[in-house]
Amino acid sequence: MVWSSHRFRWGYVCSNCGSNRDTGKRVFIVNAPGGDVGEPESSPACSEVEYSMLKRELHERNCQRDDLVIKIRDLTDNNKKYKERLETRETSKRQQVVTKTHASQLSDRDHLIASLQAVIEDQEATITQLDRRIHGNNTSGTTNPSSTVSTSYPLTSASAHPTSSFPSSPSSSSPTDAESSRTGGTSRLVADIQCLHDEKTKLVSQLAEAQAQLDVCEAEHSQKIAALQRSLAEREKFSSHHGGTKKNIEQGIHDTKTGSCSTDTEKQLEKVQAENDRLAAEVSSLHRFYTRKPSASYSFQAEDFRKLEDESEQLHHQLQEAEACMQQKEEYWGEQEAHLRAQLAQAHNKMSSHSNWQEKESTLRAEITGAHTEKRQTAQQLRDLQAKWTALQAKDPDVITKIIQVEVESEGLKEQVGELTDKVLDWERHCADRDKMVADMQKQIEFLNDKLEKGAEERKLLQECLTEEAEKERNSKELAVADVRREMEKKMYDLQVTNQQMKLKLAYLASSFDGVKQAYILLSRQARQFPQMVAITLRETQEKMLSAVKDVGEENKSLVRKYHKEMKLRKKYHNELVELKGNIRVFCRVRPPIKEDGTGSQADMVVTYDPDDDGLVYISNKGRIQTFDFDRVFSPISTQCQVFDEVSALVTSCIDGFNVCIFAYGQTGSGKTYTMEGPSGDQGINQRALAELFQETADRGDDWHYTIDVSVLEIYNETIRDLLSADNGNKLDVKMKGEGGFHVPGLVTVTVSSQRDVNQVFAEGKKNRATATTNMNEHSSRSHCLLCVTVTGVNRTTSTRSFGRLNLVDLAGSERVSKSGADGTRLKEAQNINKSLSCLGDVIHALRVKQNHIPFRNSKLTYLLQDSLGGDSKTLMIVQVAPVEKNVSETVCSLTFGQRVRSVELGAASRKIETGDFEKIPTSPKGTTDSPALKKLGPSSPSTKSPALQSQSRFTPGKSSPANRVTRQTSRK
Ligand SMILES: Nc1ncnc2c1ncn2[C@@H]1O[C@H](COP(=O)(O)OP(=O)(O)OP(=O)(O)O)[C@@H](O)[C@H]1O
Repeated sequence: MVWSSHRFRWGYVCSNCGSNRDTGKRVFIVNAPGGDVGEPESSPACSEVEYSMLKRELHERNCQRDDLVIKIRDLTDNNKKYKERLETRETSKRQQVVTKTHASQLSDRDHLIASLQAVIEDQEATITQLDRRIHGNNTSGTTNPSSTVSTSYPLTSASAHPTSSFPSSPSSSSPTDAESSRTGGTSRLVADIQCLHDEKTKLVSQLAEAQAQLDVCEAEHSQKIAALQRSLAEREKFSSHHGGTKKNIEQGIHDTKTGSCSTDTEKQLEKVQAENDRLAAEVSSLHRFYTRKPSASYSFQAEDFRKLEDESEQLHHQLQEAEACMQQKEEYWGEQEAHLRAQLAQAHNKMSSHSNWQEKESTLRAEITGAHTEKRQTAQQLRDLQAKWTALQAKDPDVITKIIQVEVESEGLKEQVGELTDKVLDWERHCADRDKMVADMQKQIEFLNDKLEKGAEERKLLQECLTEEAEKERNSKELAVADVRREMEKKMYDLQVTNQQMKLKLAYLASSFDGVKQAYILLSRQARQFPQMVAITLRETQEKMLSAVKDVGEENKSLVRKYHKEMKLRKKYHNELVELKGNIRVFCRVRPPIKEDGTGSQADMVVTYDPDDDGLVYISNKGRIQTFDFDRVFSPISTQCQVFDEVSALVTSCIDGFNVCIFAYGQTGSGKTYTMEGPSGDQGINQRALAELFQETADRGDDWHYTIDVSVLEIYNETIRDLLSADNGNKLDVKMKGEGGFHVPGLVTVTVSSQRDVNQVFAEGKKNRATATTNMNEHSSRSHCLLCVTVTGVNRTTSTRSFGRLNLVDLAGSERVSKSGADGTRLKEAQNINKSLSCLGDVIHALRVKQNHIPFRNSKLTYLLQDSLGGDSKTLMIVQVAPVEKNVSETVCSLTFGQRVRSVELGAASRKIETGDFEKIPTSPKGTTDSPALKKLGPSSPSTKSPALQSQSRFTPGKSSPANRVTRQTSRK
């Protein structure tokens, strides 16, 4: 029997009856060779029945298997869903943990803000009390401070103990000590304000510490979250099949951090942080406000306190707003927590449904086992049938023949049986495959079950871990809360202590305030009286000052009077001393600026004077002030008259028989000629001296008969020229007389008796000088001009004779050759001038240092002036200077030379008096001379005077001794 002719196909059959209907279940269908589905067309009845039964069973089992496969698939899906829910649950758990962390942070912040608020409220209360007390005291004004002030008070808020001693109230001091009490009260007030500042600083530092603690808590939370993440990652590695778990957990954590809820939380935290920062800023501004320098004024302090109160009010409002905001956030988080709890409950439900599924699975497993059993039974039945068939063949071989016949007859049936056999074999193979598949499925189910168990264990572990973490978290939170509570309690205690101190301070401040107020009232009263006092004091002071100024003015005037008197006295004594010593007196005359001085910086004035001392002159030389001291200094405003007043006594002394020499020294253009001769309308010393001599001799005419003779000569290029001689080529020389003294042989001497005579003589001299030169001005600058006046007096009673000589010398310009830039004739002139002037300097130097040999003979000038410079004569030098910058160096040279000359001591001058038996001169009417007309004497001859006269008169130019004088009328007269 061959079953190879059976064929199989897949189709859709009814699971209950095996009919080929569209039931939606895919089953294995055995097709008949004819293509119809159903019973075999030709088979033995038993076999066919069995076969159909087997086929039906097979169909049923296929259906069951398919159902099982579908169920397994559903279970797998459910398992996946469960895992996903489990992960979601875990994520929500973590979210809850994070939420709790945030909640704890928020509660910490709340605690912090509450503590801050408490601190600020304490401060506000303190300030309000202070302000109220100050206001109250200000309005009452008469509160006895001793009734409110405690005698014990802490000096410092931070370090001092509340029981430390404090200085007693100023009100306890006696009223006489009001001023010191006020000062002490003010200083204590300042000290108290300083204490307040210190407390504020401390509070700010406490706030900073609390902020630091908060930061530490946040850091710890971050670390814990990171540790949780790490443990989750490890578990993720461990259970790689939960690929989505880690992802979901991380996603959950990420969502917690960055999700909408987390973002809200972060935003809220940021807001709280910002609020906190703002509060810190306000506290610091409050601190700055406190640390501002306190004003001494009470009203200013009260204003500060009011400002502080306003700011505290604002802070209070802001804190309330922050609290309301935090309340809202707490409500929101409560809702979130309830939502998560609901999700957790759902997950629990699903877990219980999962256990139902497990029961179903076990039922299915039992069914599968039953199906296997049935399969084995069916196989057994098949084997039995085959055995029966074999037995049947052995029992009846005809049957076999019949069968063979039948087979032959129905070859188709055989083929069909073969096909069926094949089909059965295929079906068995297929069954084996199915069994194998079922076994695989079972393995897979077992594997999945293992996984489920592992997942459950992991979940349990995770839950335990989470619980542990939450426990730890709760413990740490409780510890932190306990720490913060302890800290807050400590702060509270400190604040209470501070409050107590503040109260004490306030009490003390109140008492201080009374003292300050009393002081203020006193000061106000004094301030009101101050203008009157100031006015009275000012009036008194003005009166005193006026009287003092008046006294000082009077005293000053008397001092000035005394000073001038003293100055006159000093001058007198000085003159006497000078006379005694025989010093050469030196005057200085500064001419006014003239157009030749030019303009610009060169014309700047360099000469200044001392208003109190007419003997000092200052020269500004290259930025340096040089001082020169003279017997008298004439400024540019000094007149010819003033100058002559100073020299008139000297001039008239020649009437008494003294030799007098006045010479002007200075650079060209410094005013020598102006001083000695003067312009026509403002005569100089020469004219005035002769006029004075005429006046004086006339005044003495009753007792004395005087004769005045004059000679005029010049020294030009070391040549003496007689300016009263018509002979210009007549060169004179100085000769020493045998009996001593000097004379100029051939010098014309003219006796003058009136101003008119003098004018004539001077005119002639000028004329002769002008005819000798082409340029009068230049010539005059380069020659020394001498006017020699001899006054001879005879006493009408005693016949005593006096011989006085007055030499008036206008020296040549003293400027240096190098500066003048002269050459040729000019150079020779300049050299000669320089020679004579330097010889004059040498003589002066020799006289100063009192040398034995005085080099008079080195120049005509010094030789001629030997009597005036070397012995018993009165000598005056007038140093002429220009006042401008241009001439400053020459001015300094001239003044230095004058200083040197001033120190020369010639010895006391002596009068030239000659006593003897002379012919008496008849008395003549006053103001007249015995020579009514100008008498020009001839060239002088060696003196024929008596020995006595000769011994006293050494210099005899224009000898006029009556004894040997040859009087003649001038040709011009
Ligand atoms: N005190 C004075 N008041 C007014 N003018 C003055 C005075 N002194 C000098 N002068 C004027 O200064 C100019 C020069 O004076 P002065 O000729 O006398 O100088 P000097 O020294 O004699 O010169 P030189 O050496 O060339 O003779 C003249 O024009 C003169 O008028």
